[in-house]
Amino acid sequence: MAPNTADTALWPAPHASGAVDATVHVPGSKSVTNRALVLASLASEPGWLRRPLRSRDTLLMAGALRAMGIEIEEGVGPDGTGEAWRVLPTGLRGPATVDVGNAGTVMRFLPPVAALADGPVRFDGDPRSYERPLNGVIDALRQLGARIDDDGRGALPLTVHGSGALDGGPVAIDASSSSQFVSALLLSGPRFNQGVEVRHTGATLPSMPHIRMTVDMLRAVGAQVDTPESGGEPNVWRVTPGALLGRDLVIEPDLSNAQPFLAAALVTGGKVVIPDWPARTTQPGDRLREIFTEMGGSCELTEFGLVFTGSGSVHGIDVDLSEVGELTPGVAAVAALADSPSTLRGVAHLRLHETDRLAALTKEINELGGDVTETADGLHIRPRRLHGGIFHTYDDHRMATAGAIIGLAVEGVQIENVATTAKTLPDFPDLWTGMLGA
Ligand SMILES: O=C(O)C1=C[C@@H](OP(=O)(O)O)[C@@H](O)[C@H](O)C1
Ligand SMILES: C=C(OP(=O)(O)O)C(=O)O
Repeated sequence: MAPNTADTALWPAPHASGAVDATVHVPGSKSVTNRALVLASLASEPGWLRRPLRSRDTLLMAGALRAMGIEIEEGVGPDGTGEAWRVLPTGLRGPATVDVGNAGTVMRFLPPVAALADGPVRFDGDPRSYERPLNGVIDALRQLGARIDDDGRGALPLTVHGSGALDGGPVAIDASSSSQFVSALLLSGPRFNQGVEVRHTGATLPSMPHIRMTVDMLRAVGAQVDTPESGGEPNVWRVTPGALLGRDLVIEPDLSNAQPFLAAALVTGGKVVIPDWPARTTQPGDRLREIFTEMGGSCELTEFGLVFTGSGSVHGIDVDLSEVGELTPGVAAVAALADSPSTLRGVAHLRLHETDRLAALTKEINELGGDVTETADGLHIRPRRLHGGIFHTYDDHRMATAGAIIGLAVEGVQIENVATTAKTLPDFPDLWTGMLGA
């Protein structure tokens, strides 16, 4: 299946003529929207998602759930204001066909849901989806009693032969290549006959905030979850079987997608306000407050949202990004413009994201005159005077936004296929030019 965004069109990244000063309304979180869609589909009563993200990844998730028989109505919210989706859970059906695109959340979260359907569910996606690890989910579902046909590589394409129910119970997996393996099994766990006990056996586990997000959202719909943090064994999560409630959930803005706008304030010495920044959240993007402060900015959470101000100086950073890997491309872009070197660590698993992000960032920044080297688990970035040129994006939304950050400070940067930002932020070019024109 071809990616829907593979084009080579070039977008001249706007150069900032001065300090930005703007308020940017960032659309809803991909990770929260896709978890909310799955949980609402597994519930025993209808639910609402208010201010959901409408992007390629979330529309693929909604389309997949619809293919399995769930009704998702798009319209206004229960109080008549704002956009909302109403989810009407029904019996999960097969046969069905699911296009995962290149959405990690769709390819990992839905095979366990498909095991509960009453017929075969075929999963396929973009060429890159065939290369992204899925073995943790496939092996675990087999251990839990599911029948799956695949080509033996532990990846897409595959068919889950749903039989209407799954035994569930204890399972051991190595989730060092993606936290989404753990989240996937926990999300459907309440609907397995014996619930699920997931034991992670690998040496490392990335993206812990995303696992906490899964646990928090499960608890919010009435699931009982025991975690290492709630006094359980290290690396073991337990979900008790039980019915899930339909909720009326307001989706938070996507804080990882706030990154390029905060970066704009940092690299231009300007100010950007992000309304509705949550005071408490499991989103990894909340770590930007700390990371970009260390890199030279300052921020304050006010009644208007997060107010982030650049100082005019950008500093290098030595940081372990293992918990917040999806922030790496944006941090690397800022680091390439800093006044001192940076070391980004703990992100070896990014080689298996939308593209090999460590190789892509190294190549593209170096082709603009930079000095980046790959390490075993990250990047060394020594800032150099950069020049214009084409910034290739490899169908990776975060490569496109990273290139746009560099383009603010470097004249003549052209972003290949900026439309790839539609994976999680379809309005990016307009939001970006709006921010600069404000
Ligand atoms: O569960 C989620 O919503 C996500 C988990 C992380 O995946 P990995 O653990 O595979 O890095 C993150 O990078 C991805 O953008 C979203
Ligand atoms: C890694 C990412 O996405 P996915 O959900 O496809 O894993 C990302 O958005 O940075």
